[in-house]
Amino acid sequence: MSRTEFATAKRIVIKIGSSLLTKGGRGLDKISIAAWVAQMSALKAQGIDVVLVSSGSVAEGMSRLGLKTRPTTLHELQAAAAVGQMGLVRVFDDNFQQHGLHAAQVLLTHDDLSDRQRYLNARSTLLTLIDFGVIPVINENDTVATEEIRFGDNDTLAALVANLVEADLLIILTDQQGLFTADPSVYPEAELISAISVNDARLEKMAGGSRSGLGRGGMTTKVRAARLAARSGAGTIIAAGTVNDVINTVMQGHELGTYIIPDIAPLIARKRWLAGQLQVKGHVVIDAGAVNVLRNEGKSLLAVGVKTLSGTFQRGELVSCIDEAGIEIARGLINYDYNDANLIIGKSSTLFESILGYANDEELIHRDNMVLM
Ligand SMILES: Nc1ncnc2c1ncn2[C@@H]1O[C@H](COP(=O)(O)OP(=O)(O)O)[C@@H](O)[C@H]1O
Ligand SMILES: N[C@@H](CCC(=O)OP(=O)(O)O)C(=O)O
Repeated sequence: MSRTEFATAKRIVIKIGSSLLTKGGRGLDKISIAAWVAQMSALKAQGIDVVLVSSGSVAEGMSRLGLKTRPTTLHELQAAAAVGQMGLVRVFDDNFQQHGLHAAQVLLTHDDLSDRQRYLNARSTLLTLIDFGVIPVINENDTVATEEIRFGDNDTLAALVANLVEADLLIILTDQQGLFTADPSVYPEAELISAISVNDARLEKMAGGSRSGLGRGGMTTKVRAARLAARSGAGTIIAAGTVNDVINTVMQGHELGTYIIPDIAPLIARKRWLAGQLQVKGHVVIDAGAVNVLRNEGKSLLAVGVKTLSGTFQRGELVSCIDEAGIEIARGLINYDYNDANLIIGKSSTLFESILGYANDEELIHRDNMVLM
């Protein structure tokens, strides 16, 4: 989709960052929020489905509790998030109601999306809300999310939501004009990138972390989000939420912010779910022959092509397949737990039964459960 085709989008995901929503931590920016909601409501009126991913629960909670710096302990963060989320929900509900629309609060943890059944449930609920004409307002469930089950940042969450609802476009509103050649708050001479391919290797080098003390990932997670979103064909716009009429301006195809072009082949739904898995439980180092058949012949990974293993994984968990230079080739759900896999690597599947006393599957990772990176 080129910028001029954005106007034909059927469904979009909009993500708004903490610093923007809370005037740099000074409390909810009700004037800007009213303006963004008015623009989203106008899109709805044109028949475009809108899903909102809103950050800001911790930042708003800090402001309400009078905390000057972001808490460092998990329980303080969780408590601040619980307080702040009340403010977010209220302001969005009030504003959408003024446009005759209903909003719905959806709080997710990564755990909800890593289990295939719960993923499909979350998807059905979101699609039902959209069918009802409701605007889902999504955030991470910070009050219960611990390190193991969290997305960690809402850019990633927004991209996975874009995958889930098969959005045409992900718009990330932040406190910068877009992606610059380097962090402009450190390098004032950095230049704004207007458009760039999601495949461009310069992306990682240009994107840095967050410095505001309010946001989580900076541009690093926005670039990663663009990669994830591209897997379901969605392009990503990163733009300044402070620009007047920003959402409409983007949707009308004007040159604003950075457009990260999704020029990769989209994955089928199940593989997209796999690609969105964030918690890798182990690594398998594969030999050159295995790299070749995985990459070029569309085959499954056999134990015979594996040199070493690391991690602590159970059968069915996600492992990363890396080559001998450490480059990630694929990810997939492994058919044997760590102890058993360790006994069969380098061996032909005809020997599994005599080594293990049973043989589950011929493949260590079946092609259907694998995604190339
Ligand atoms: N190459 C870059 N271009 C623009 N901003 C960058 C870049 N690298 C790092 N950043 C930082 O990313 C920040 C935006 O990310 P973040 O603070 O996480 O915001 P949000 O709360 O909107 O997610 C900017 O304020 C900036 O300091
Ligand atoms: N779930 C957290 C958001 C964390 C986060 O990613 O923030 P941001 O980088 O501002 O999008 C919150 O609501 O505070």
